[in-house]
Amino acid sequence: MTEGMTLRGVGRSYRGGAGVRDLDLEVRPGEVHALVGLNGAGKSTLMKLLLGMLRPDIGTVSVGSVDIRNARPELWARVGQVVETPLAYPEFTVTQNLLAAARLRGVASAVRTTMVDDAIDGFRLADFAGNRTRTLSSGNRQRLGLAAALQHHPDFVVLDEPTSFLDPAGTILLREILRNRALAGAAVLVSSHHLDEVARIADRITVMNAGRLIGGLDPGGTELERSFFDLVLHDDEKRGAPAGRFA
Ligand SMILES: Nc1ncnc2c1ncn2[C@@H]1O[C@H](COP(=O)(O)OP(=O)(O)OP(=O)(O)O)[C@@H](O)[C@H]1O
Repeated sequence: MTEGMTLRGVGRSYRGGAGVRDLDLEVRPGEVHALVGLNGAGKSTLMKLLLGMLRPDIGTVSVGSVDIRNARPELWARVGQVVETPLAYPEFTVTQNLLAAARLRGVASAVRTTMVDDAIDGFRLADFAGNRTRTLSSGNRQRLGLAAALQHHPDFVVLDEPTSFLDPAGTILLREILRNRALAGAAVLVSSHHLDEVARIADRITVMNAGRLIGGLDPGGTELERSFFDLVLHDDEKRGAPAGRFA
């Protein structure tokens, strides 16, 4: 079993003042961990810090017990991520994009084709395999991005809003794929706005508000939405934030 992904005392400010601070988070191997928060809470920023796409002003980020400042390409090859627009060349077909992603991740050429065929099958992309990516619907483009991120069976998975364009069938499919990844020992972090969906997939739920982690929710609990807003409102009151932003 490999180590998970960790943030310790991490902070990062953007010019203009927004950002994240005091982030302590552990995504353990074998768990699907969900990050929930309102728009602008800092979820994408946290994920970018975890992936080395942003440098922290303070604190330490580790993936698989390696401080990411010392991470080598072999470690990043064990990561699967979709944060912001998935990497996909618009003029490449679905198959060509998946082959390119596999190559970038250092997958051996002998197994690349089989792996891509499995991903096309697994993400139900067979009907579009020969189509240029620019002609795909938003949902199928998202499936392609997820397939490219997950086809090499990464040990560390970070997905920002992975179901935003998926239809119900795609959402169920992704849920099964992520559960299987976690069962195989991967550490999985996903962000979402959909509490009911998160409850069905996550082992742990962490709530983010105004750039900080403010508590957890029980995925098996009833009244998830109410517990979420209670946490956020309580935090807003503590911070003296202006009232009425949910009106
Ligand atoms: N490049 C940037 N420059 C300046 N401010 C930024 C930048 N990126 C994000 N921010 C600000 O940082 C805060 C956190 O943004 P972030 O995108 O991490 O939130 P989020 O929780 O992912 O939001 P959403 O759910 O809307 O995607 C916001 O106030 C946002 O405006």
